[in-house]
Amino acid sequence: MNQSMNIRIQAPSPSLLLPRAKSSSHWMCPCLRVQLETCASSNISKTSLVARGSSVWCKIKPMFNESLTKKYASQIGALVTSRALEVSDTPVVGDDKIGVLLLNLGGPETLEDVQPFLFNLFADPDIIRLPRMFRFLQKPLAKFISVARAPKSKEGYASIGGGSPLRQITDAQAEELRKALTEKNVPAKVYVGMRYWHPFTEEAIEQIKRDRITKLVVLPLYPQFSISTSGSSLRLLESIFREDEYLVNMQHTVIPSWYQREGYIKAMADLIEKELRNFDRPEEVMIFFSAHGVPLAYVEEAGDPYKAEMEECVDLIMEELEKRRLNNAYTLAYQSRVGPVEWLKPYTDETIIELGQKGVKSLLAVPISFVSEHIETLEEIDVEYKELALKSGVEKWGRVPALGCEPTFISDLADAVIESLPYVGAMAVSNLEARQSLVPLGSVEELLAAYDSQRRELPPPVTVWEWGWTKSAETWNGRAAMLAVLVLLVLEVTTGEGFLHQWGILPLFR
Ligand SMILES: C=CC1=C(C)c2cc3[nH]c(cc4nc(cc5[nH]c(cc1n2)c(C)c5CCC(=O)O)C(CCC(=O)O)=C4C)c(C)c3C=C
Ligand SMILES: [Fe+2]
Repeated sequence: MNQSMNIRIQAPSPSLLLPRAKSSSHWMCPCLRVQLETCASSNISKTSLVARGSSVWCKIKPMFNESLTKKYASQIGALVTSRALEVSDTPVVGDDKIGVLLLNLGGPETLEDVQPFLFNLFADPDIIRLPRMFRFLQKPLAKFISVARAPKSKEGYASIGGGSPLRQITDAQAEELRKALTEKNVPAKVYVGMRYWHPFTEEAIEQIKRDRITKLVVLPLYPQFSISTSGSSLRLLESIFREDEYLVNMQHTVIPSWYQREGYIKAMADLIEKELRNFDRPEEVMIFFSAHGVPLAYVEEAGDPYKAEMEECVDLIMEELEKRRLNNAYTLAYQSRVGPVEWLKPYTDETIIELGQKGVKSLLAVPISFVSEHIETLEEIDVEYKELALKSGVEKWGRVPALGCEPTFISDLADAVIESLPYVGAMAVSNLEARQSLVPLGSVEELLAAYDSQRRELPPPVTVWEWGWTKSAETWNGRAAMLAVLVLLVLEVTTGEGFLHQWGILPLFR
């Protein structure tokens, strides 16, 4: 055991906290950055800086002088509170039963699964947030949208073999991660918990309880954090934890995102480097990072760090490629928007057209927000965007495969888990205590408090009708009318009869 010390530095203002700094693995306060980086050269581990609300936590090596930190902090008007903490250098195994819970989206395995899968997705308030007074309509609305969207989605899934490959790939990643952990002398059970399809998070949690796991590392399989993905899964987990005595007392930690990890960046750079070699003139290829989009309001109104993390991730990959003397031009765009609200820009389709018009002849698409092949790589990128690029004047098109079970990547995930283990032991034993305790990586609850704590109402990414859900429609009359239309629509969808069916207007979406 090593007597390390965690200190908490209170930033002068919460607004001074930015999403992750380039060199650290956690959020940090820009005003502290210079000072902490100075300290980091010898005393503070950069990878153990973490911000909560207006605080920055840092783990300090034993020889570090706490009063010096206080001095640095006072120079910039920050407050330091400190508390000693036992942090083990070696992973906690011993009598403990270690579990790793991989969180992912889930996908329909057959065409029959498509509509109920879409229902689960749209019933999630982190995907569609209705105004408070309409929350009771979440499920009928989800039913309506899922039924309306299902035929188009089914076509997509049919074209990639009749279902999503996500479960198979995630299971394989879990197994490889388990092996990698065993090879690194950390025997652990690895579980898969999907948000919208089997195996559901609830099923994974039941298994975790049956296996009497005592320490759990929660690892969302999304490199970058978004309220709509990792955030949604963590919120579900929080509600499950809160209601269960066993889980409340089980120590856990969360690795909220890991896009900046060296192993992940290197694995991505390896794949890009390899794929570039398939072009006749690799140096002329433009590297086209295509990330799954989110509605702009998530970033601008709810503080989703997704865009900032994505941009930083792309910078890090490009820096790694430059180190390998690959100085290709590159761009980042966002794909897969649903409905007419504004999503993160630039949009992938519009960017492809523009690049074609500008005379770009070779494009290498790099899916960046997800680590498995799925409908949006296999259908949207490989078929739709390729066709669009060729039509727009691009002559050579390539696509980097998703990471899947790449050994460098899996080994890095195993390292991330191992590095987080000492902090699981440092967690408090109940949610109440956890709130006051040191949480170097983050408990589910603390992480949810860091982002989107108010869970503000957001414009739904899908519209039910053209004129609805706008600010101007937020009048009692408008709401009443919208409600009436909605009831009609719900009746129409649930019974399969009504004016929209008679006029052949359904399905409505995309
Ligand atoms: C980082 C990745 C993802 C973000 C962010 C995300 C946000 C988001 N997605 C929708 C709506 C849909 N997503 C669908 C499928 C889907 N989404 C992701 C990833 C992210 N989504 C993946 C990997 C998949 C595919 C799963 C699979 O089956 O292989 C779908 C269903 C497919 C379709 O009908 O097109 C919808 C709908 C919203 C609204 C949203 C943010 C608010
Ligand atoms: Fe999605």
